[in-house]
Amino acid sequence: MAASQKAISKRSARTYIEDGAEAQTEKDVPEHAARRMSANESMAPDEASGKISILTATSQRGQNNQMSRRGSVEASPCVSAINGYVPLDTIPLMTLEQDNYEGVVGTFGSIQGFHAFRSPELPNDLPAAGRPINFGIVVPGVYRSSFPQAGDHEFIESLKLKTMVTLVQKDFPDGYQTFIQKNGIKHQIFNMKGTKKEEIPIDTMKAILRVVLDRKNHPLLIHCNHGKHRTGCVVAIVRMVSGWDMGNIICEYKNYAGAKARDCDIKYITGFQLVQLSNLFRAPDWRSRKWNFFRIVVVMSLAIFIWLLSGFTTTADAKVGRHSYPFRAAAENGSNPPAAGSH
Ligand SMILES: O=P(O)(O)O[C@H]1[C@@H](OP(=O)(O)O)[C@H](OP(=O)(O)O)[C@@H](OP(=O)(O)OP(=O)(O)O)[C@H](OP(=O)(O)O)[C@H]1OP(=O)(O)O
Repeated sequence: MAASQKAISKRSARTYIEDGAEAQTEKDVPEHAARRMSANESMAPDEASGKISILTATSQRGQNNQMSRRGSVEASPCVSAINGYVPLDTIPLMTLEQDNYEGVVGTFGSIQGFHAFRSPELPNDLPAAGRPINFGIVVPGVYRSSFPQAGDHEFIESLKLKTMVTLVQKDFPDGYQTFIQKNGIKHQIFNMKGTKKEEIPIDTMKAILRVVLDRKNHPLLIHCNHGKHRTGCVVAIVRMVSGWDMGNIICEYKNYAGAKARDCDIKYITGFQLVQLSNLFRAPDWRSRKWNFFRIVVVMSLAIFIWLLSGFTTTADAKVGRHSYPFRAAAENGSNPPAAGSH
């Protein structure tokens, strides 16, 4: 890779190119895929021909109905991100409404976060320079990047963030927290290990999604150290929630992770079951919880009472059996009771 190209990759996510990913340059994008698409269209790989075709909302929904996990991840052409940047007009919008989603994954109907991605405003006026390394747009209002550095602050200010989602607990770079406070940004830190050490625990993933999918928190930036693994896995699950095809999800992950793509992350993403997220947004029903608690207390008290009673009766019977029976039997038979101490 030429030195100048590397320098570009450091500062601009739009032209981000990792070693080993040089093939994904603009010229490799088929002409018909490069045209602007309407809101209900998206790009999808044709597995047979390897070409990219444009799907309408309906046709891709049909594809997702099959929860397509087929197709070699390796063989899928990368269509969801070009040079590490996700073009706004290629974001599949077909699953933005919950109604559309039901039936795709029936058990997932209780999640109410899909409207979160219906932000109509497109940030066309984002400055091209000064972006954090590995910066990208997940959807309008949701961004991803590596750990923002001091030189990135001006650009990040232009995003007018409400929320910063930090997927790593570490000493923050100089000025980071001051920057966050100065801009009135809500800072959500999720302390998690690197994904090669431990996959993201489901409770952590759910807590992250509650923040990321909630439109009230947008605009929002998700970042970790390098914007590859932790961020890549989180964005992948967001894509899964949105109904993206698995091939595209993995392509996007790889586009950002580049040569550092991890098998464990791909295994995590491909093995992730959406059913694990059911009830993600369901508020706790305290009335039914109280009632359940009351029922448990009553049943347990009853059980303890019966247990105590049976223990008491057994003990009492034993006592009566040992000490009274011979006397009672003697009385019944008309014989002399046994002498004291004969038992
Ligand atoms: O080379 P390796 O496989 O040993 O990985 C190194 C480091 O590679 P490098 O030294 O070549 O830069 C990784 O950076 P990249 O692969 O993203 O470039 C880094 O990933 P990271 O920053 O967390 O990734 P994000 O989640 O922020 O995207 C990883 O941290 P852990 O994930 O916490 O294990 C480090 O492991 P270790 O030293 O054991 O802590």
